[in-house]
Amino acid sequence: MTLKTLSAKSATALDKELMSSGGFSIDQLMELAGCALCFPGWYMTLFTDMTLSPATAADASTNQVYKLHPPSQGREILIACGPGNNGGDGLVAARHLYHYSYRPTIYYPKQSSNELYQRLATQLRTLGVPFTDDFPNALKHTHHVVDAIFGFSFSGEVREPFPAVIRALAETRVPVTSVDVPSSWDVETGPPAEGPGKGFFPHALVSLTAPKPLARFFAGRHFVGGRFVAPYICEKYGLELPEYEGVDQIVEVDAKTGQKL
Ligand SMILES: NC(=O)C1=CN([C@@H]2O[C@H](COP(=O)(O)OP(=O)(O)OC[C@H]3O[C@@H](n4cnc5c(N)ncnc54)[C@H](O)[C@@H]3O)[C@@H](O)[C@H]2O)[C@@H](O)CC1
Ligand SMILES: [K+]
Repeated sequence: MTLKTLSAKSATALDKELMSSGGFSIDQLMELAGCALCFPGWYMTLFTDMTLSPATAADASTNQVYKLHPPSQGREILIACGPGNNGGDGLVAARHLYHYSYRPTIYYPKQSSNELYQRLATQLRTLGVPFTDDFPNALKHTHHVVDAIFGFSFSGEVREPFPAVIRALAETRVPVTSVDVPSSWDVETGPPAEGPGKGFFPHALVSLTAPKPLARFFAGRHFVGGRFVAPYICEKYGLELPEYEGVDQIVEVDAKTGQKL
């Protein structure tokens, strides 16, 4: 059994289809992506290595996971946001994390003038969520990093100001959860052999809708999020999505086969 994946081209087409024949708006899709990032599996990702075995964590219900790992064990979450929709997912996740009693800090150096991102940033500012320009310093004071810099539309060499940020992510010992794609990885061929992303292997990956081809090179904890895709879309794009449990928005899968753990 091998991992079934969605190419960047198909992922773009699928998104367009969701927003045309599917009747979704981009705000809705981003909110669903941000929610998937904040679901219990993420808490498991965040804290399992400290106190829980994966089996125990997988058995725990939402509330149990939350109780086992209260924000008091590590509330500081640094969310690195890029200029596109991947960054938007990070902004949404930050808002939810704030309401779950975490203390998100946002690094968002290339803020888009697009009205959607402006609103997401305003929602965070009205909550008093801090924005920082000093990524290295913020990294020193965080318990976890959410990498929402680049998603499936990344290509070419990493441009400023992100090379230093990606290098810091490659070097840090703080756990990193990547949104959809480990930033700077090629969507098809995975980890870069050279450049700032060389040696960047995040702790966890949350693939949105379906894993991208790069997931074949990922050996960490892999989650799939996107419990909103209609059967006709799955059929059209040949998606074999794992079964979600209960009310979960994400499911942990085997990094090699894509089968539910
Ligand atoms: N159905 C889904 O799965 C959904 C996916 N969403 C997210 O949307 C992402 C794709 O979003 P986008 O298409 O906006 O693109 P991305 O967020 O992947 O990145 C595009 C941005 O990065 C910049 N960029 C690209 N290559 C670069 C480089 N080498 N150096 C510096 N900057 C570079 C581009 O100029 C552009 O501003 C997905 O990965 C996912 O995170 C959600 O927001 C919506 C729903
Ligand atoms: K990312």
